[in-house]
Amino acid sequence: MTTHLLKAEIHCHIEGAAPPALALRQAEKYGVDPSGFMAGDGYAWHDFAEFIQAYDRVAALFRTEDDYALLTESYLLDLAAINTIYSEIIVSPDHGDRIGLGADAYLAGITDGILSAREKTGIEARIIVTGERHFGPERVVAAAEYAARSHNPLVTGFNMAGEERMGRVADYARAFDIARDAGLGLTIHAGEVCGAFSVTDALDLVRPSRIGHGVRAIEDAALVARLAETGVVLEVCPGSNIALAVYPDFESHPLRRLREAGVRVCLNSDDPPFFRTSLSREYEIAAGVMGFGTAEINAMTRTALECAFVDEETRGRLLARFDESVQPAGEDAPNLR
Ligand SMILES: Nc1ncnc2[nH]cnc12
Ligand SMILES: [Zn+2]
Repeated sequence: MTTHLLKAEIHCHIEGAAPPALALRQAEKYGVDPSGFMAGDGYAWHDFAEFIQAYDRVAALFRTEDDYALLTESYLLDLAAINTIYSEIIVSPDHGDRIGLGADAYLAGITDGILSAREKTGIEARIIVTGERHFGPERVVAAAEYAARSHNPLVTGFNMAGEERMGRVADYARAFDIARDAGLGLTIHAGEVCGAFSVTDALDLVRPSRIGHGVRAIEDAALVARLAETGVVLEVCPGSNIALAVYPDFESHPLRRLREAGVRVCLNSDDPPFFRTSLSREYEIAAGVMGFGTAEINAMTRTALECAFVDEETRGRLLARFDESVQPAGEDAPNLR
């Protein structure tokens, strides 16, 4: 049982966290026919390309600052209810622009949601601005420029998500130069749909401290050794990888092999309702199906806090709270404060 463990997550896309019931209400509110991206009580897609399309269509159901505030607050309240103390939310100003809301109002709504969830529960959260690879290099550069000039103290990182098979990392490297120069933390989706070469490109050209997914690095032993040596963290999302058929089942997922090779890893939910998962399910699967013990799971949570895109004072506070909750090995008393 992992219910009582303190948790942290550094890889979840805000629109990807929209529960289907909320998406249906939004569709009704804006007179949108949901049949193209919903089936029964869930989202409908069959492969990665269709998932990305469904994601963009669900994103287009959130059209006001209040829509985004509600979505963000309710996701964070759910996380806090399962003892999550820290969350990084991946947001795409392009999605705000595409529905005519505008990036500023989009970010303002998400910020409001974070602040009110923090007020109610104490959960700490930060925003990672992302460019969407399938919108093309110019839009990704524009997202980086937007993040770089944002004076929002909650915006602390830059990412690139979307269709990994579009172009090569080199086409997008300038966006990361802009974000790096602005002092933002860097992470990039790589080694999810594409193989180990994509992770190597990301390390060489982006020089990130973290990689989104990165699990297909397992296909290249020298790359695994490089990850272990450099301490680059993989934001692993096992439920997403199984739902998207990157691996056929949890038994063949490389999380354990990566960890045993010394790669720093942590657990994340990515787009939970799209993959019929949740952060609590990811923790439960790590324990029950993948066979990780409590100390190993706590070590992954600690890794998420160690590499979080936060100032050192906040990191110290989060780590102190986390460490206090962890019982010495061998004791099985509840470790909730
Ligand atoms: N798993 C994923 N991979 C790439 N882009 C995404 N955007 C939302 N979820 C994603
Ligand atoms: Zn992702």
